[in-house]
Amino acid sequence: MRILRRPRVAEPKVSASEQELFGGPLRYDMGWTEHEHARLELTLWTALRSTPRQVWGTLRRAWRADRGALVSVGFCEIGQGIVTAVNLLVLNAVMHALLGTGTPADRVRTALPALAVGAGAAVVNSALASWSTSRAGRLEPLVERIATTEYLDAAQAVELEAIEDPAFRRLLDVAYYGPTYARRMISTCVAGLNSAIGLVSTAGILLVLHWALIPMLLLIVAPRGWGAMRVAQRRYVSVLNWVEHLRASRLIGNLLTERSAAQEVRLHGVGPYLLARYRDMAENAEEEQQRLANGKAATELLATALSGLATAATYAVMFWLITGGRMSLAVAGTAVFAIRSGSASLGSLVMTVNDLHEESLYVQDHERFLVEAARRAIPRGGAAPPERVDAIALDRVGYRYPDRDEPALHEVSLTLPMGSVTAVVGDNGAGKSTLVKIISGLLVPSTGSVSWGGCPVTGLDRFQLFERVGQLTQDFQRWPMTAAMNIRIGRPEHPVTEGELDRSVRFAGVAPVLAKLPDGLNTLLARMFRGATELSGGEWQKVGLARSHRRTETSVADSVLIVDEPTSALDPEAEIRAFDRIRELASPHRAVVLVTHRMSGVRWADHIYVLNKGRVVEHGTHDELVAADRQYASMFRVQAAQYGTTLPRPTRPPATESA
Ligand SMILES: Nc1ncnc2c1ncn2[C@@H]1O[C@H](COP(=O)(O)OP(=O)(O)OP(=O)(O)O)[C@@H](O)[C@H]1O
Repeated sequence: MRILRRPRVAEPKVSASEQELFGGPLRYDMGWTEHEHARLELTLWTALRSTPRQVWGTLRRAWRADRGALVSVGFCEIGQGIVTAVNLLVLNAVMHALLGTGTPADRVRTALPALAVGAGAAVVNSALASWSTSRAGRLEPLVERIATTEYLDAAQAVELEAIEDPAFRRLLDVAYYGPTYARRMISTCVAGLNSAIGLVSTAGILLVLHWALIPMLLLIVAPRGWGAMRVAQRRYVSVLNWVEHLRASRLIGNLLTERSAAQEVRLHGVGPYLLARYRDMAENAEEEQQRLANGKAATELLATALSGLATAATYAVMFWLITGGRMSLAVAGTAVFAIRSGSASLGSLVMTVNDLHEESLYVQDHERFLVEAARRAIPRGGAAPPERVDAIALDRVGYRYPDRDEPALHEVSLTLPMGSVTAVVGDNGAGKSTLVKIISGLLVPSTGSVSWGGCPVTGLDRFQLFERVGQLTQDFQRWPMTAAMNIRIGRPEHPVTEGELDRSVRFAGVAPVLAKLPDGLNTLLARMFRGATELSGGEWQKVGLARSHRRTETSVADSVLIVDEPTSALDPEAEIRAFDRIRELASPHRAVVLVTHRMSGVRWADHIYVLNKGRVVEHGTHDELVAADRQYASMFRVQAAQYGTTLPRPTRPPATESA
């Protein structure tokens, strides 16, 4: 009875090693895992109900991509179905001729016209099949390209808040597979259409031959259909279980060979330890495989046995009809062929319905994503920010992340005058990064307002505002492209003239880095590619500074440059030079915001704001804040002590709360 039941994914047997290393089975928490069990949930009824909708969706997408190609595919598939019917009629005519009266030569002669039609039908069938393959081959990449472009376009246009929202990220993740599955749905639909038309034309011919053959066809194909679906599900369970173990052992394999783990693997003796765990997991997976293979074999055996019984019953009925004179031998011979081709069509139809069901789930997610992304897109339109502004001002700005109860920023007010450097300091989690995302326009404040030269940003075009913002963060993007492109990408659309990048290179002190690269500016900076080179963290930061220079140099209107921990990987000398460079970037038409834990770089800022738990607790110049002897002075003193610089000891403990 167990094999009659729908297979389910049970909790896999977890080996002692998996338990020890991962605390249980290793499962991904990604968007696509939502559909892992889709095939198992499919019943014949749900498949029948949902298939027309899925086919309709595929047709719509294909129609949008290339209607001519779609019409050709439909024409070819219907044509092939008609050829199948013609073939059966030909077979029937040939049987009648061969089993008729007269000499063998006469009988063959009588069969010749039908055989000629059969040969012609075979030629037509081949031509239709190739034309269908060619047209479907045109549709598939087109549909995939359209869906991928829609996906990427929608993804790059959503608010940063959406990207940081875990629910949206899951949708983004699962919708990534939509275009591939939309492409696959074309070939699945063509295969399904082919099988369905083949089945219908076979049934039509059987009906013409003898009505009793129709229930017989059903009797044979029903267990076949059930068996095909069940075997597919069992195979799927087997793959799912196997994948869980495979994932764990692959992870171990990667850890043992990865560059980042290489030192600990050797020094701490992690290698032999993990290898022993790998062996244990592999043995466990092999046992599991054996068990699943046995289950699959039993289902296949049952399905074939049921179908065999039905076939035997059909032949018995045919024998009874023939001996009773109710069916001719020729009709019986044709029926045997028709039943065989009909059940083959049904088998492949079941497989395609299974595929279609799973594929459509990803495509539906893709469609859901497009709707959700449009809802969360950065709004277009609004006024252009004024060309010249005296300052950028934040007025009692508050911000709370959607999945947090506590706001990350409370009532923050500050002013960033053009031509000045404003430093923002504070402990970890104080809200500095959130604040710079608000200043750059990437996040929209929950309360309060931001204005450029007195114009509230809510009325301004966000994309034009982004044009006026430059950003250099500690984790800035290291693009796997050439060194030149890594600098140019500061303003990618801006044309580069001969020697123009050299200014940025000189400014950021990248020249000695380039001198070591095999192709200078043309060297690909990505270890994983052949002929490419990887830079050290500090060298990358210099490239980042050159990129910021490029961005600011190509900006004419008043702008803001945000630098967040720009020197964390630099040696002390390079750090001093980098801070000098950053100060230089604050031209009369630019405000620089500096976020850093390095107090040596902060002291030269024109104005300093101290954040604590999302609030501004102090602000002023370095000298004013040291004199105030509160949180800033305490932070400065701690770092100064490391370098032997002295500051007067406080006469009372430093206050951290707002005055
Ligand atoms: N994407 C996010 N989603 C939810 N909460 C966040 C997110 N980013 C930051 N937070 C929370 O907001 C608060 C402020 O974080 P923020 O990153 O702005 O601090 P920070 O001062 O830049 O810290 P650090 O010096 O460690 O970089 C923290 O409590 C943090 O956990």
